[in-house]
Amino acid sequence: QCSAAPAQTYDYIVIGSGAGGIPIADRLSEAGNSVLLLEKGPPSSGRWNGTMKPSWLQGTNLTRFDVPGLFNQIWVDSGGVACDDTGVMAGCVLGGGIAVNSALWWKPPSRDWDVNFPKGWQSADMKASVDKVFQRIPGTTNPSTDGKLYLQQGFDRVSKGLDAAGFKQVIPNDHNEEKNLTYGHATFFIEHAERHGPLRSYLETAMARPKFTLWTNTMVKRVVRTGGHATGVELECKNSAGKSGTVNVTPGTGRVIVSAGTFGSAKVLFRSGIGPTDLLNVVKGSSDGATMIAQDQWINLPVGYNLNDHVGTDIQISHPDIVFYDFYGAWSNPIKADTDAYLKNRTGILTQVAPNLGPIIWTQVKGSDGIQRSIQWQARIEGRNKSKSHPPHHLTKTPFETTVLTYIDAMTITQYLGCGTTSRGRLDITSQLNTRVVTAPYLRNSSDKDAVIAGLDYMRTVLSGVSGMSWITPTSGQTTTAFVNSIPATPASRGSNHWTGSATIGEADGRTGGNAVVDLDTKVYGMDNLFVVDASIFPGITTGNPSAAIIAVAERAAERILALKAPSI
Ligand SMILES: Cc1cc2nc3c(=O)[nH]c(=O)nc-3n(C[C@H](O)[C@H](O)[C@H](O)COP(=O)(O)OP(=O)(O)OC[C@H]3O[C@@H](n4cnc5c(N)ncnc54)[C@H](O)[C@@H]3O)c2cc1C
Repeated sequence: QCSAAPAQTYDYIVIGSGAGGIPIADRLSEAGNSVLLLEKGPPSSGRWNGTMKPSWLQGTNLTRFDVPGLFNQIWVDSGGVACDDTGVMAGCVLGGGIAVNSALWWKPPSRDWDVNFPKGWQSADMKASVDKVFQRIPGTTNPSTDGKLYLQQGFDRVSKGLDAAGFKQVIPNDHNEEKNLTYGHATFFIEHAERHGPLRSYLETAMARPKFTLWTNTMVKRVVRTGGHATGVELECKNSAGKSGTVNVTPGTGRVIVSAGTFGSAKVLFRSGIGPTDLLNVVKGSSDGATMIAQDQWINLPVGYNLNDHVGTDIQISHPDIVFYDFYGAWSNPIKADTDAYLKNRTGILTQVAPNLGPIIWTQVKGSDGIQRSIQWQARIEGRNKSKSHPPHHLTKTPFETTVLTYIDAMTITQYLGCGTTSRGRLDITSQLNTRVVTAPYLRNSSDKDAVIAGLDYMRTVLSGVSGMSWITPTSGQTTTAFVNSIPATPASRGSNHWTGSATIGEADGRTGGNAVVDLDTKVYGMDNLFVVDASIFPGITTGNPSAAIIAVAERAAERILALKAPSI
């Protein structure tokens, strides 16, 4: 049932419960503040009263979000889970992306900070924050409680080729600086064979404190502000639950933290009259117009610019030894021995993240502009047997699936071009108040494109050394350049779901021509108590999947925000 927000005020209101939101809410609460965490989506993990599950999980406290072998379900049935207002895949449930993602978990190498971030956020500044994250969420390469890894034939065959080419196998998070010519097992934030991460660490400590409050199914429409001072947020209840009305921060000293994700935070800012004038005019012309903050109060900042994502390029190989496991079938028609092993002992293939990720490989390529670029290669076994009853239309949301359907012995390896890229895009907002990619950030200059091609050329040589393998794509007669050119530079074809950058952190105040939306304390320029803490503040992309880095940023931001004096009133 939807209900009106009570009149109580909070020292901090945090908007969004994703990788950024949960950790910062916990740290602010740990410091003794009253904290309200607002999430527009429903509960996800069974731990927090989530209910979405296949029949074989009925009667347990587990949901689809908890069991690693079901993580693929996001690509089959994303209704009520994926955001419906972003135009790209993102999780809109309790936990955001860290409830729906593949739980890949990487300690960032120093260059992720040093190449991308401003002063105060370099690797030396971030070390303590990264350490805190990995103390609370160590991650594992062996999710099954019996310590075994299942169906590793793909990993084994490919790693032989890598060894022959001189690559070194490492335990990735013990050797996080070694990101060139290395490989290892996929590392996940899984514990006791269940999704762990912020939902099982930061959120648990926060929820145990009396002054911490969580409202799910509660969306923030806008930040209510008087000039540069936020007084509260306006709410809309969702899914016939949650709260509506306005909730205020503690008068004078209270603060609002926007952690709604790269698309969600931009939207909250636009609707609060913060952003480029062209987009604020779109909001003004929308259903928001009549109640939007007056134009003379608008703050002109480059929200939505500097959009980034890993550039994804898929290659596919096949090998007679590779074993495909039907993780999609695990939802509706599971193998009883596998569900039994999972439910009784937390062992077996369903403890592994679908569709059996690994090896993960790292290389580096210097672009023609002299900038070193990091590449992460992510292998998965998602070949489909056409004789099984899972029609391809189930997969329409997956960008890379279509060509692999007939191969059950296929391994798809995605090349992620990351840290060091210089192409950037832009997101905007429509008159229906949906955010969307208006300029895709992929391969917008020759240095990024050349790096993708050079990286692929090299990997083609390396993998051709794997005995018994055959190429599916690129075909052996195709040049790498022709192959790369054949894949559109669009989110549908290149997207990696690792969006960053719409509210960039930096010293160059965006109100006066700079590129930054928030200052070095993550405070929005022109505001005295409004902050952004999530993937949107990243100036550039990480080497690997970004969630650990986002949580480290939340740790650092908490430290800086707590050290700031309240504005004088
Ligand atoms: C399918 C998929 C797979 C991925 N795989 C991996 C992986 O394996 N490893 C990895 O490290 N990263 C992965 N990622 C990326 C990672 O999950 C994201 O980068 C990360 O979650 C982003 O964190 P965030 O805090 O910026 O935003 P999010 O985690 O997206 O959180 C934002 C939250 O804010 C809520 N929200 C939005 N607007 C409002 C509003 N107005 N009011 C209230 N609440 C609001 C949303 O519902 C959401 O819960 C994946 C992402 C996806 C989508």
